[in-house]
This record gives sequence, C-alpha cells and structure tokens, in this order.
Amino acid sequence: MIEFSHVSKTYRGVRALDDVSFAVGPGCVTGFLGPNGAGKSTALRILTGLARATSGSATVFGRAYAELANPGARVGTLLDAGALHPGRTGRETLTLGAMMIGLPRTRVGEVLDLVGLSGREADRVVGGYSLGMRQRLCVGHALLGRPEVLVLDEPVNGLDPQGIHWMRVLLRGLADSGCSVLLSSHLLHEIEQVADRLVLIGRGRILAQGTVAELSRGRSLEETFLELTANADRSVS
Ligand SMILES: Nc1ncnc2c1ncn2[C@@H]1O[C@H](COP(=O)(O)OP(=O)(O)OP(=O)(O)O)[C@@H](O)[C@H]1O
Repeated sequence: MIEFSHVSKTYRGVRALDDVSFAVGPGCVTGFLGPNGAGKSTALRILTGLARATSGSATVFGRAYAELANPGARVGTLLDAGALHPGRTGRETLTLGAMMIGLPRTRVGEVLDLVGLSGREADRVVGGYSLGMRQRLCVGHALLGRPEVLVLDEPVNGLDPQGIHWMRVLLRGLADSGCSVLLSSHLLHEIEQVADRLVLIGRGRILAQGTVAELSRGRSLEETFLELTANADRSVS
C-alpha cells in the first residue's frame, strides 16, 4: 500500500532523510516513531507530494501520490492541524473538503458524528476550537472519502486522555476493517498502545522496524528506543 524505497532528502546541506526504506500493509497500524527532528514529517510530506525526495521514491498503491486519480478520496491525510481556516465552521470545512473530492453533502454529517463534533460545535468557527477539537476535525477531514490508506502526523497532539482513547479505538477499528494506517509520533507510550508494527527513525535513518514484541525483545520498548536513538546520535557526533 505504502512504500518508501531508498528515500533521501537534503535541505540546503541538512540531511533530513538518509536512505529510508519501509512498507506499510493493509489491516495494520504502523507507528512511525522518532525523536524531534528525526525526519518523520519530512517523510510523510514526501509521501503525500508536499515535498520532493532528493533521491528514492515514496508511493501509495504503487504510484506517486500526485499521480493517483482523486488522491484525496483514497488517501486520508492529517499533516498539520494548524492549517485550518479559522473563519470557517467545522461543517463548512468538511463541506468544502467533501466537494473537492466529489462526495455528497450527506457524508459531512456522518463524519461530524464520527469525530464527535456534531450539534452546535459543528456550526462554530474553527478559530474558536480547542486544539483537540481541531485535531478531531482534521481526522474527520482525512476520513471523508472512506480512504483505504490513512497518513497521520502526530494526530494525538493536543488530545486529552479521552481523546487519545477515542483516537486509539477509531484507528484500531479502521485497521481491522482493512485500512492501512501510518501514524507518526514522538510519544512512545501513545504509539505503543495502538501500533501493530513500529518503524523507528533517528537522525533521518531507519533504526529498526518490526512488531512491538520483535523490537523490545524482552526489554521495555522505551529502553530499546532510547538505546537506538542514543546510538544514532553518537554515530553522527
Ligand atoms: N523546510 C525545511 N527547510 C530546512 N530544513 C528542514 C525543513 N523541514 C525540515 N527540516 C529539517 O529536517 C530535519 C527533520 O525534520 P522533521 O520536521 O521531518 O522531523 P520530525 O521527526 O517530524 O520532528 P518533530 O517530531 O519535531 O515534528 C530537521 O533537522 C529539520 O530542521
């Protein structure tokens, strides 16, 4: 479904990604985990056509995102919850999103219910939303087209414990119904609870990948994560 093949990215001399390769399959939540500045957002931006790889390729359904017919309907993305127009209501935001990908307006009401923003909240302007409400709206935007692939950059940022639980149940349900979910975070404990597989990145390089059990090998995942990221730091200093 999603495949990164030897992707490297350099920003004016800064090596943000270095030979990154991994795949994300259907029916599975894949956690993309790494410390701040590791390269997670850069990788997801390349995957969704918002940045260009210096070398290598990132594909969805075997093609570059921009080459897909109506990509917004097949690939749901949440890349920046701050990018919403503050003067539009939640309902207007989703209505525009639905129109862009050719969906009927009835889908907007369904999605507002799904993300817990129905009733009066749907008709308030986004500028007055809490960070958690904005995250829910962005998740709703990503789910409008009932996508087969979901790409979410730090989706639990700003969510309270109930919101985090809600997100976990939602993502689990989507993966169980066959969706491929790629979810980035620097929060190990959040990702550990929802991901079937993990891809660990540090300083732009893939440090390890596998199931939680494979990566922790009898230790806590936190110990493994800290050791791998410390080694990555040492190898570049
Ligand atoms: N547009 C850009 N111009 C220059 N450097 C960039 C740009 N975007 C990212 N970088 C650099 O690339 C590296 C990776 O950044 P990136 O945002 O992908 O990391 P991240 O893992 O998503 O971090 P975080 O968890 O803090 O969001 C960092 O060194 C960052 O400063």
